[in-house]
Amino acid sequence: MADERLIVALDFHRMEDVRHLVETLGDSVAYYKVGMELFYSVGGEVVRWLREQGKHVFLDLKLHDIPNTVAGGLCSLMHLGADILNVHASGGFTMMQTAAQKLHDAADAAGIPCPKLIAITVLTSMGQEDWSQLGQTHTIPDTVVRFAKLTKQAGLDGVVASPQEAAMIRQACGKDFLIVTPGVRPAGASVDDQSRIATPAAALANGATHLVIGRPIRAAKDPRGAALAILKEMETVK
Ligand SMILES: O=c1ccn([C@@H]2O[C@H](COP(=O)(O)O)[C@@H](O)[C@H]2O)c(=O)[nH]1
Repeated sequence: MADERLIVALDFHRMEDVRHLVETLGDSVAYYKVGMELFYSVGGEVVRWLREQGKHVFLDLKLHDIPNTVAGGLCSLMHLGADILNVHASGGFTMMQTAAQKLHDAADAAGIPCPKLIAITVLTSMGQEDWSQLGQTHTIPDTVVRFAKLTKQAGLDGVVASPQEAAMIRQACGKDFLIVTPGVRPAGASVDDQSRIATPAAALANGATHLVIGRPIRAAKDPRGAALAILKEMETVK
């Protein structure tokens, strides 16, 4: 059975590219991430198609607006059947709490399972220079942990964070909290626009529950071979 801790990012804008990669990866990958590029291009069709293929879906649309608008947006997305939805923690405690409550109420009323709701802490592309330019006075790791605790208090299921912060989050938020980490790069792979990265094994050893990996698989000459090598490295950390 495929290791459901690996989530492959489908950052395409055409369904035919999605179909090709999912068929190429076959049974080796069970979980996919649909982000803005794909969703804005093809809409909810891709989530339904992935579910029909028996795949899990993290719908990564990073909602960030006033509480009522985010809650309404999530309740609309809920009907697509994704396993995980997300918001930005920087939208604040009230936004997150309202979103979580309304999503649960809507799922109960519709009689469908409630998707997990997680929050972006600080984007993994954010480095110290960008961070300082925003006028931030606390460090990135301190802010990530603060946002993670707030996310938990607001009733959400977990966070998106860098694998470098996973150990601190795990310590602060306990064992049942989802820690989904993009910014994962096998040793020697191109860093691209990511800043706070770690290898697959290090991310899991730090306490990540799921690794989001896009370009190291998608842009590889042999995507299936790249995925299998990552999965082999992941097997070393259970
Ligand atoms: O903080 C974040 C939040 C989301 N992402 C998304 O993850 C993937 C990473 O793709 P790579 O090609 O492996 O860099 C991408 O879809 C981002 O939108 C993130 O990187 N960081």
